[in-house]
Amino acid sequence: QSNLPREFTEKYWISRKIGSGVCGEVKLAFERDTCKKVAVKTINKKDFPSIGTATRNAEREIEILKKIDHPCLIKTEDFFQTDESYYIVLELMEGGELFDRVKAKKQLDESIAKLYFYQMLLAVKYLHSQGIIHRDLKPENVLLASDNDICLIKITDFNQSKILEETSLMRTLCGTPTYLAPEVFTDAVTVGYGRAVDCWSLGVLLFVCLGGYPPFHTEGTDMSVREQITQGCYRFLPSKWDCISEQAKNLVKKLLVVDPKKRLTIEEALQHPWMQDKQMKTTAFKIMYPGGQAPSEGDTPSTSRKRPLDDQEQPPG
Ligand SMILES: N=C(N)N/N=C1\CCCc2cc(NC(=O)c3cc4cccc([N+](=O)[O-])c4[nH]3)ccc21
Repeated sequence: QSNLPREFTEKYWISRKIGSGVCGEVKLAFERDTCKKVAVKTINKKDFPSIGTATRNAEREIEILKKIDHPCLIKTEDFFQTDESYYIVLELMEGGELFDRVKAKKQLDESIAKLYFYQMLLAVKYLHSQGIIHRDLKPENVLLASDNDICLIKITDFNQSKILEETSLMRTLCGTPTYLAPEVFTDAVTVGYGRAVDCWSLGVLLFVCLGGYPPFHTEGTDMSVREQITQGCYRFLPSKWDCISEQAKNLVKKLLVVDPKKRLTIEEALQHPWMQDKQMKTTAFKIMYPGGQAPSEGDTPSTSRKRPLDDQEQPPG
């Protein structure tokens, strides 16, 4: 702690380690003036992919952390940095990582998994509406606000995330294609499915929450994990999945689709029968907007490519 910035230690009293993230650690801290409990995530600058991009990557992530504003996305309260590290002050998420909760419970009750998954869908829908792709959605990056089963979840760690910007291809396709080669058009059809990677990861996350084990793994098969993924080869082990509804399995199946064009979008997942659960949504909105200040349904534009919502159809909440 010796090298902590002075203005940081003047404002906060650092206590014990509460999470041991792969890159850096999370500590409990108290804001001296208010005695408010906070979490402090230390990110070692040397942990970023390569020195050259390190600071740019870190600055991009910090730009994202400052810009995002959704009840199910981590909120940062303060920033400090030294030559070697960033210190990010965050709201405390006393339930810890979803990874540890699933491990402790073996499998989540279907109703709890649905409540958490609904919040994840809304959080990722918001990210996509801001042109941000997370690209590293996993149980370690989903935090729980408390030890209760019914609780708010927040997605974190935007280290791998990507901000969608206007591309030269977009500008090219707007111009007159007099001299444009055919492959520019044929290659262009796959562009814009970057968001679909988050839908796949959400499918894996849902599988792990419901089944208690990952769909693509090393033991019990001679296929590499890479082959299992590229062939979409996974099993619903009867011992784990017999007690789970067909609708839940159906949603997993429609997210773990190898072809990104055929994979469910966030909007379509929100429309899936398993998500049409008024009681769950009421509970979700109560924990997401405790003051009751829920935004109107239509405030986040739909981001899926397949079918633009016709005007009378409201995007799902
Ligand atoms: N790697 C990167 N470039 N960006 N990562 C980031 C971006 C900054 C926010 C961020 C926060 C976390 N994690 C927590 O906050 C957290 C974990 C945890 C475990 C137990 C209890 C509590 N708690 O009681 O609070 C916990 N809070 C992990 C990664 C990142």
